[in-house]
Amino acid sequence: MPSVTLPPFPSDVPTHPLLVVDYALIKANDRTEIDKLWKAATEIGFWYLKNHQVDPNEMFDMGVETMNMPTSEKVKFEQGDGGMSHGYKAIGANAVDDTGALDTVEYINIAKDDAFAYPKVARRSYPAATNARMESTIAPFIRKSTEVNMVLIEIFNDRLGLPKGALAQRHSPEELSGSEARCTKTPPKPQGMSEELRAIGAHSDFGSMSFLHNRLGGLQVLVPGTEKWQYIKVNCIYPFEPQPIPGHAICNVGDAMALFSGGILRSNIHRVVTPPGDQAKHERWSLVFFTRPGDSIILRALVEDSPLIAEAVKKSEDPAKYETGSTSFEWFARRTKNQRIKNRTGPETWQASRGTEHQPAAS
Ligand SMILES: O=C(O)CCC(=O)C(=O)O
Ligand SMILES: [Fe+2]
Repeated sequence: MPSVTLPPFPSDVPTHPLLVVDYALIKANDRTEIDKLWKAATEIGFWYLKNHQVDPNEMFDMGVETMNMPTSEKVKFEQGDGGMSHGYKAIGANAVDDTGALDTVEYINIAKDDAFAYPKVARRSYPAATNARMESTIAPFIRKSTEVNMVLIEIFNDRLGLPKGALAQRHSPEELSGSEARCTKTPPKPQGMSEELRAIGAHSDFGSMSFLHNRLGGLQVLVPGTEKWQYIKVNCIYPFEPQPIPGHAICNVGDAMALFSGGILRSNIHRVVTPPGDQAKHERWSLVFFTRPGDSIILRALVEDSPLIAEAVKKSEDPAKYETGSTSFEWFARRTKNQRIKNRTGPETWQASRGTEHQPAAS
């Protein structure tokens, strides 16, 4: 990574506080910590995670090496417009809203299944700089991140009153899934531009659990019960402390867990905008690992398996939304495909990309 000192998150910009969950205590089955995780996952669906032992630095290096390849090379590995997420996404390939405004980021999505199958291809092939890190960097990162996400998913399984392994079986390592690592580069804000840019449009995450490492601000959440977008604080000392607050990653719940749980777990709407203050002058890098259900798993509330979930669906204003009739693969392909600008016919295309987002009026 270029060795520059990044400015801190400005102290005068309002932020939305998140609970800090200690992964080591979660693993030790600490009741108070599990209660804290549950509160975070059901109220805002986002939290900081510390003591997770996942070092993102080499993955950021992989991202830089991949993005430094010539565009002519990178586009050979583009996601395409058919609904596949794995691969390279060029700047401006996605809409950020229903007017068709373009996104400003490029990213590389590497399927867990490809990382584990390498040098065989499970889903698709990748640029040479990505391949060069597949075994040394990407597979170990995905293995560790999967472990963390699955520990959290198991905790939710128990708290939801589901039979042991009900959620684990929907995330089986034996089945292909949409699980993937994503490294995103956002260029600095162009000089002289005053307005805030939307780098990634408002969305809820498509899968089960997202595990995010950030170096600059820019991530915002739509605070439940308000129409207000607020930054999540990211405060790092570059290059030694790549986490939002030193050592802290950000975790959030995605649509699949919101659906399985009948809305008990919250898949909160979020977006990425220009980093605040002086941070806007710098390139922004972020790294996420998304755990998603197996391709064939139907996304629906597990009402037969848990009285708690059955009760939540019964009380919901719109119980039908918990029967999507869609497999994880279909849900994911629909959302990915309808964000692609080439598929846009009008505002309806953006609407067709939507998931379980709360407060859709604010999208
Ligand atoms: O870059 C970030 O901070 C968040 C990215 C994100 O929300 C996503 O890729 O789904
Ligand atoms: Fe996201």
